Amino acid sequence: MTALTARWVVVDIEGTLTPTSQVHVVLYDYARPRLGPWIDANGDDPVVVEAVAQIRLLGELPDSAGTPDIVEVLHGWMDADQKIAPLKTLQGLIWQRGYAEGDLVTDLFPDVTPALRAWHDKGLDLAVFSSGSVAGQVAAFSRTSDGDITTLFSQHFDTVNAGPKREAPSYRAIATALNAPPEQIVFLSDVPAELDAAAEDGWQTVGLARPGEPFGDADFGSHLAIESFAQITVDPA
Ligand SMILES: CSCCC(=O)C(=O)COP(=O)(O)O
Ligand SMILES: [Mg+2]
Repeated sequence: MTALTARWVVVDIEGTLTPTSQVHVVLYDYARPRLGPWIDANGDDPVVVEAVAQIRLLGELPDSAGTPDIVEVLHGWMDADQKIAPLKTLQGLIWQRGYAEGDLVTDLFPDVTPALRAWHDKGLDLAVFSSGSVAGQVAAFSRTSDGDITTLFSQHFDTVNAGPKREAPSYRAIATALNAPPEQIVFLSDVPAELDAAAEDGWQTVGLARPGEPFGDADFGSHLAIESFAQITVDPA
């Protein structure tokens, strides 16, 4: 057991709170057939208009490209697990509807909710930093294997309001938004490159080496590495 002290605990989602398959299989399979119909049905939503414009630009599509061409680009990004902002925006909207309609439930690792509740009850503040859009994050926590856990989190960050997860300036932006010195923030993630970026900004870091997950055997270098949230305690600074 390793004891840490901090003011904020910031958590990644995929591979940290949920099995990777929850995102790559359950959520991606739900979004895939719904992207085209969503774009066509919500063509007057400014968020969708902006996302489609970004996809045209990043996918180098000609002006004549229609929804099937846009969907082909989106499916290509999903197949390569490229977490590109306009894709994450559209996925988030689709998942928001899916959770609201009772189609989706987020499968959390069993050690997650007890630890988050314990830290929250001790007075620590909790936040999320994920490639999934803020709208998708909030929806995902509204229906989980442990019920609605949205009230545990007081802040949400994604690649739009913070920046790319593998770049130190994103962590600087989050620390500024949290009004906290970086050494008072603990970041938990399964991806060593994300931990490197957070540590570069002075954050405390904890790697999730969960058995059977893609980064279960990864080299976490100088970062503390654990298999379960039950292996650390975090107390208010
Ligand atoms: C509804 S949240 C889904 C999370 C997601 O879309 C994703 O890509 C996970 O990325 P993370 O940065 O949490 O590893
Ligand atoms: Mg992750």
